[in-house]
Amino acid sequence: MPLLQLNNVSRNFQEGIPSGVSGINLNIETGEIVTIIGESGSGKTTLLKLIYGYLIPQKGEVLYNGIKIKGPTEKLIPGHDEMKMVTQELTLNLYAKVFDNIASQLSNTDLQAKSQLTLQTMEFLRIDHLAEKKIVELSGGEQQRVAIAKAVITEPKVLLLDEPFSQIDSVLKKQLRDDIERLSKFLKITIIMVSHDPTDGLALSDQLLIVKDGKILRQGKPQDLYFDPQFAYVAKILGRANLLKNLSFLPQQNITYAVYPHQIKLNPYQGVAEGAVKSIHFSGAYQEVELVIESKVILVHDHQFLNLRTGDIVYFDVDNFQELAD
Ligand SMILES: Nc1ncnc2c1ncn2[C@@H]1O[C@H](COP(=O)(O)OP(=O)(O)OP(=O)(O)O)[C@@H](O)[C@H]1O
Repeated sequence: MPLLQLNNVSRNFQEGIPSGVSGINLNIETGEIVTIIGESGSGKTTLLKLIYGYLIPQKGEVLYNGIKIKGPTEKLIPGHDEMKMVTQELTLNLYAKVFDNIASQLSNTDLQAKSQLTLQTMEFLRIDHLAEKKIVELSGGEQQRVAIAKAVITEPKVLLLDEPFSQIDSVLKKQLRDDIERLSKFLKITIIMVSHDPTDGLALSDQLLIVKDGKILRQGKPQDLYFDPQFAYVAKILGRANLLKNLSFLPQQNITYAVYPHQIKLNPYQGVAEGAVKSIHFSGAYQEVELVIESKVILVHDHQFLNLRTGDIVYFDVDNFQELAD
């Protein structure tokens, strides 16, 4: 039996106007890392809240280990006892020390054990050096990890993270990704998170859910969805894909293809077709080149750093065309 099961779950906020989520069917296994990706307002947070028991479905049911999850009115403290949710509004005591924020989750029956577990948890999340600092003195990324430490010290089975990467820079992002992987691997915590940035989900997840207008449009392994997006929305959200139709170099006309920017290879001398360089922007590992091809602007990631100028004509080849359903 899956750890979590959502059977035809719907939750609408305004009668007659689509909002929230509808018709969600989903299974999550113990220890999985699941990332929910979608545009703003697509229903990601609503889905997390339904899993946690902060919201109750109007239709369908959410089961944890086969047992229906209680809604907020059925419990003294809303939220499932074996889950913890870290929201974007981190509920930390800003003027208390890191150690005390985390330790506050444990009872005072055994003070030595409380202190030891707090230390262990801080070490696990690599924030033990911050123990004596107040929360106000920390960066956004450090605060995020304190909030996660505070959530996991009580050993939840499921950790729900709403946009854990939103406030942090790329170095801290890498650390947080590692932490999330270690929580899943060593503590066997099932992790369900919401992310705007697909790279986090692609890198970390066993299962990706792509939500649109309150429905799951695609779900599956990151590689499967990336290389077979099926829908323009999925291709766009996972890799800023070019959506191409009715261009002379495409395999067939009247079909929309998704081509990711790194799948177009520029060549000064030969290729399947040519385009005019509209813009060039340095982007670290590659340069982003906009090419005008038969009046359509296409984004290319040029890893060869060709010496291009605006207005140049350049040839290109395409590695792969993914045919889309819409
Ligand atoms: N309590 C509420 N009352 C009324 N409408 C709501 C409520 N909560 C969510 N909604 C609506 O439901 C839809 C989905 O909201 P939700 O917060 O789940 O989206 P999201 O994908 O998490 O968005 P974001 O990425 O902007 O946080 C939105 O249209 C939102 O306005």
